[in-house]
Amino acid sequence: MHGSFSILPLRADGLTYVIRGRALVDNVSFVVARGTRTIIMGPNGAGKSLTLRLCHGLLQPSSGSVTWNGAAQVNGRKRHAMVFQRPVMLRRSALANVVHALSLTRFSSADRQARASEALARFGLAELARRPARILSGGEQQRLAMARAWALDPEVLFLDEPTSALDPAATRAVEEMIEAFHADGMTIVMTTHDLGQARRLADQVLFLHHGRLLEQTPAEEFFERPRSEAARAFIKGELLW
Ligand SMILES: Nc1ncnc2c1ncn2[C@@H]1O[C@H](COP(=O)(O)OP(=O)(O)OP(=O)(O)O)[C@@H](O)[C@H]1O
Repeated sequence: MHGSFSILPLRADGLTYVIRGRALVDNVSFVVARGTRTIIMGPNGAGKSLTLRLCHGLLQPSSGSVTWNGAAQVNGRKRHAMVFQRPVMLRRSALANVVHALSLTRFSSADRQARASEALARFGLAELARRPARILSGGEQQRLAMARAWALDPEVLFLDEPTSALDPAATRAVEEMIEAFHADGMTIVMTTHDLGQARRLADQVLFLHHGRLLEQTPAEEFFERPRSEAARAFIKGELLW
């Protein structure tokens, strides 16, 4: 995919995000290694989404840093992409939405159409190509958003609650796409509320509570022997906030 040059590891060092005197993300440090799947978990309002946005560069930290293989910024085109809970689609066809996303990438204008078609075909969406993206079902739109992200050929994909608005069938389809991305060598960093999904997908878990990182733990160990009392309660479904 990207040859030997990598933007990984991703390293968050003392990452802090303060609004009106409140540290919503509080001195969070972790490492994401190449080719891994990291699931960020924690109760509502823990700071999961903010942490993803800080890593993706949508927000600037109040203090601390995000570095990519030792550098503050990724040079050249962005090598990380993000998929949100509710995808934003332009008022044009499914295919044109993917082509448009490719307009700021290394793909030449001649290649964009082919790359977009390849992305739809790869994930079983070819028959939706000509349909207006905004009239697709929620599940179809999210799969399209995932295919659009894949088309960008990112090394790292951030996913913010990508299945929380979906039914079980669409959730399964999105999980299969995540597995395919991972098999392609993509590094995944994702938030979810779904413990079953985290068990199915995670290599490591980052557990946040009140903006603080309480655990960075291999997934199996997190579910079998959580270190913190808060994580134990969370796994039992007893910690919602
Ligand atoms: N722009 C903002 N201004 C003020 N508070 C904010 C802002 N953005 C987020 N917050 C607050 O920061 C906290 C963490 O938000 P975040 O969206 O990261 O939580 P989360 O862990 O993703 O929660 P959930 O699981 O409910 O989506 C929440 O209490 C939220 O209300």
